[in-house]
Amino acid sequence: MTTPRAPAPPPAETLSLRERLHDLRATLALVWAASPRHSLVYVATTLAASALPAANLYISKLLLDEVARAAQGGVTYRALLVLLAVQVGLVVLGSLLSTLQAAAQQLLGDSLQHAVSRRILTKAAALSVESFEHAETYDRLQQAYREVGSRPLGVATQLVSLAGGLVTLGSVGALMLTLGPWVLPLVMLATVPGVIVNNRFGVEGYRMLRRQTHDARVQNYLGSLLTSDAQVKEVRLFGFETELLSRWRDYYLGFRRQLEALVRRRAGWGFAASLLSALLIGLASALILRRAAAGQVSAGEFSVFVLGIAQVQSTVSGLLGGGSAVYQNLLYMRNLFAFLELPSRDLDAGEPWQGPIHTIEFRRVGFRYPLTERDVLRDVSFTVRRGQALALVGENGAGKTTVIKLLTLLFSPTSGQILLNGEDAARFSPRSVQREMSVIFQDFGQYQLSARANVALATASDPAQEAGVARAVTRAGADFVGTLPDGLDTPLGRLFQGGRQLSGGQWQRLALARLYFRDASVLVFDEPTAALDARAEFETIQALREETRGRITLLISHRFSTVRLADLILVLSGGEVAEAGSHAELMARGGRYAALYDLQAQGYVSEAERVPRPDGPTG
Ligand SMILES: Nc1ncnc2c1ncn2[C@@H]1O[C@H](COP(=O)(O)OP(=O)(O)OP(=O)(O)O)[C@@H](O)[C@H]1O
Repeated sequence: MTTPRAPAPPPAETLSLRERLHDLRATLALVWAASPRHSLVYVATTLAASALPAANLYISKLLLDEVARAAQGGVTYRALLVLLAVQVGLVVLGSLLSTLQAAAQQLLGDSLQHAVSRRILTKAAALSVESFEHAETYDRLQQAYREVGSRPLGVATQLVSLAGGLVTLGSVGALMLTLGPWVLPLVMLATVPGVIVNNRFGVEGYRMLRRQTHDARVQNYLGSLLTSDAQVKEVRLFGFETELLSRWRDYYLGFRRQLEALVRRRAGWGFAASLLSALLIGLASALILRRAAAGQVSAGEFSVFVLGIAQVQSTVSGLLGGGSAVYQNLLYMRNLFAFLELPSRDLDAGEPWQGPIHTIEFRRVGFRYPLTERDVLRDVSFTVRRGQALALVGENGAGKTTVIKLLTLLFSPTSGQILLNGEDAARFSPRSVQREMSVIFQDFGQYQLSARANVALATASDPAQEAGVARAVTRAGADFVGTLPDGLDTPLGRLFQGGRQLSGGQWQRLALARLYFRDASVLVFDEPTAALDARAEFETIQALREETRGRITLLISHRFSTVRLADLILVLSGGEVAEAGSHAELMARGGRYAALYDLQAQGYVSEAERVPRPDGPTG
């Protein structure tokens, strides 16, 4: 099993202030664009609700002082009721605002999640096939997806809360200042240690998760091997479960150890911070009690102190914590932006290719996969013309599929040139060239969608394509779709309810139908008959012969019975062309091809010899 290898993602925490501000602006723009209306409602309700604590405190103070005065007989019941009514009104207003705020936040969060997921998927769709060769792309994709849910909304709501916190602190602080100049600063100071501890461990938690990204992906992969229908047979038969589970658990235990160390340190520092904060509050209380003992503080004013402490503490820690939460969320947002900033490949860039392809020429083409050290193709040259079939043969890993990836412009050659109708393919937009090519890859797609979608893909819902789909299905010998409960509309695969699973050969026939469906001038078959039975292979080869007229056909096969039909056969060995010619030429030459052909033919002969003849003894 290969486990994905990835360079560590760049440490986002080293970004400059300017870059942070850029990310902050970009995040807010993301939120605003997701739903301007809900953003506005959220901001307005949060700011309005932030002024309520001070108003409440002030009314409570008035009430208490009035009650104290009532004891001396100077206040009417009616006057007290008016104050009570104002207080009740404030409570009602508070709950109305918080209801509106919560609703706006929920809807905004939903719109945002949709908008960000869409951007991630749009980006993934625009990445080159080459990007998917890098494990780093997957790391970024996973990090980006993980942040979709909460981070952008987190940044926006925390920023608005910060503004609200300033409103609350300003108004409550003004009330508390009437108790003397030192009370407010002491109470504010008491919140600082806790916030510092939270901050520091928040950033450490982020770094820990970031370090774990790659291993978490490996762990996910190991888990997916236990839960995927594609692997279950092999996993069971080779008794791989225990090993998979134990490796999966080892990763978990590693993460757990890191988490425990972090939690222990955080708890220790957190406790120390709360002791310090209790000391400072105690000092502020002692000071105000001294004034109370001297008869300089009214009952109402004392209530402002007692209730104000909690308010100021939660507001200041909200402000400091909110600042650091914005900072941390921005770190996570960088992961999202880093993914969105990966270079896209514009498949439409370049001149549009028009008309059929008549000739393909590889001129001394060399290729090396990204991030690897070895050329997998060297000096590969050949020409194939309309009406001809070219077969690529060679041992596993010789470079046959790589030739196809270059020909179909999924990758660009590292050296040399590919010429189409004599013109450099690099000049043309890949998408326009790809329209002239129809390919069935060895690892062709098995789409867990309807049979029709498996054939027509993007145009499956276009009724005008009906006849084309039916023709392609017949041509590929995939008529078994007629026996499925809903015909072409039957969902395939095991993943979803009502899906019908097909055999390997049936899937391959559908993939062939997909190839025929596109009316292309170049047909590429990478192992087109690997999963087909003998009759199906025969029929496919017949169809292939018909299809090749007026087109260029490229064929990769390990079956020489198929290969021998090609006009030109290219024998690849270690990324180089070892031999080239027609079947007859190569056989006459008596080289590598002839040897391989004889080897396979011998296999058939000896097998035939082992099969009991019909007129032989029947036992
Ligand atoms: N994405 C990739 N990144 C790095 N190396 C790759 C990648 N794909 C293939 N290779 C390497 O390139 C070489 C050629 O692979 P290719 O798939 O073209 O061989 P092939 O001739 O089609 O083999 P097979 O008959 O097994 O299908 C192999 O050594 C393989 O390890």
